[in-house]
Amino acid sequence: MLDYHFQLTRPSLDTIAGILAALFVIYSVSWIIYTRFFHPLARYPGPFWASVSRFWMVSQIRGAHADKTQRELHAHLGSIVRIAPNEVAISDPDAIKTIYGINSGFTKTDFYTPWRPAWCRYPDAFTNLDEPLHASRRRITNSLYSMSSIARAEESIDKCTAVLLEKMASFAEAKRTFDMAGWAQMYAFDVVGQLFFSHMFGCLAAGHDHRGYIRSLDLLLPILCAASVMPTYIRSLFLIGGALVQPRVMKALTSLKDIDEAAEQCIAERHAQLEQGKSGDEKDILASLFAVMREKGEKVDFGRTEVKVEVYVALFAGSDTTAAAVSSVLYHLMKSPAVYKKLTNEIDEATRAGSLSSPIQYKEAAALPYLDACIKEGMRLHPSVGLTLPRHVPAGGCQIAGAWFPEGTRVGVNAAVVHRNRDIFGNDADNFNPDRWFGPDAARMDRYMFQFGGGSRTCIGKNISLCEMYKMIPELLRAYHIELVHPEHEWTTHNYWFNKPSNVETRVTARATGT
Ligand code: HEM
Repeated sequence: MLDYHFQLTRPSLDTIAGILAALFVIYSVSWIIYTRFFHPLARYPGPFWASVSRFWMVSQIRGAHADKTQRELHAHLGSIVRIAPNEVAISDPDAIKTIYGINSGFTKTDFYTPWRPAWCRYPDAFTNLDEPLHASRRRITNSLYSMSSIARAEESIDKCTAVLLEKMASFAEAKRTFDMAGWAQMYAFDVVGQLFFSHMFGCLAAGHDHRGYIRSLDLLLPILCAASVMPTYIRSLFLIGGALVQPRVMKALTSLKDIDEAAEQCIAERHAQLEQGKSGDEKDILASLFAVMREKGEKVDFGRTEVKVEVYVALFAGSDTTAAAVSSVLYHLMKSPAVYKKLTNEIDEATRAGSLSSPIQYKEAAALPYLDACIKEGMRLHPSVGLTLPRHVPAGGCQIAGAWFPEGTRVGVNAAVVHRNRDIFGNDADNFNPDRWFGPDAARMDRYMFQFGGGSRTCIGKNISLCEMYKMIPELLRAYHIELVHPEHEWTTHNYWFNKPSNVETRVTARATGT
């Protein structure tokens, strides 16, 4: 009898599955009704799927063109677009000051945490979400990245440029074409090596991704970036589960280890030397980092792990970014022969007048107004970071772009959108036109340039990259004529946070004049 009763009440597997499915449907419908009609962001336009799930953003990362999609969305829907249930992208240029200005109170979201190395004791500058902690940690090494410190390292940049120019000579002689974007990245990686460790990584000399760092980053970025825009609770499952079933994810995680080991390798040797009491003659950034550790390490808790974090971040953030900026300038110059001519005239005249030495010094190059305009214009049209930099609205809420956002809302501005604003940059904002920087609005336009982020979270490596660009670009154009093999083709870009160009197939010929 008892058995009979039990059989009557025990639900079958089908029934359980049915109940779970019904609960899932009820939850999903309720969630959609809430996000569409009752959520504080419900009134803002955006794609339907973005308003109900963060997986819309994941699909954008997968597509690798979120910059283009965001520009189109803002063009059709206005200055505030909902890009996730709890997140909006804002294209109003004045939002830059409100969100990213010093003491704005806005804080980084957990978008950044997947990028943090698991072994660090303090979060690195990029992924630190705690503003006071970030300020106190950044103060420890900030001066090493000042323009005066970097300018002292000009010789390192010159060494890399010399190797690059040798390669160009061999390409010119052999009439060999090459992908300028790929060479810009090898150059940027070798500069990080020379500046930080007094030796290049060997990419330029070998003519390929010698140690596999570039491939590691290429494998890693799409996966990390997708994890960053996912709901927090699903990220570990995506990374661990993904690694088990998806070879791409496994390869990406292995690459993370490669970058980690590269950072370790770079400092191990120098640390051992220092342990043995050999002070070393190197005047590189690694030497300065160890000097910080020696002089005030105990006081500010800055040890070997913190030195390694700085190196790790430079390996991660220093090459794709700079290479994208250099590639953009050179690509757009090659696409615009009249601009190219005007720039080479400026470089040649300055050389003849004796105001550009050999190798070109940063200060000399920065004084060339047309070069300055071309570099700005390259970074305006194609900022190296191509997504919104997401922040939480601080306690008490905030008015942005004429709308009120409650505390905790995620908001962000994308340089790739703001830099095309016609009210600021003119009706030809989509075109490469360095002459715009000589008009009466130049100072105003400058205030809205956002390629290095803003406020207390402005890029720490900005001066390294600027120094590289202002020195290398005129040096290259003074010695060689470069042109696109297929000027009618567009380049290819892939936006996984770093918006990386490729397919800039280039031909080079030695110049008879200018030097
Ligand atoms: C043209 C080259 C570069 C561009 C366009 C660029 C762009 C950016 C942007 C937009 C941010 C702000 C991110 C945010 O607020 O979410 C940033 C931050 C950062 N960048 Fe760069 N970057 C470049 C080169 C470098 C280099 C060479 C390094 C290292 C050697 C570097 C290291 C960092 C670090 C550590 C941060 C975080 C700063 C902080 O929050 O305190 N970057 N960069």
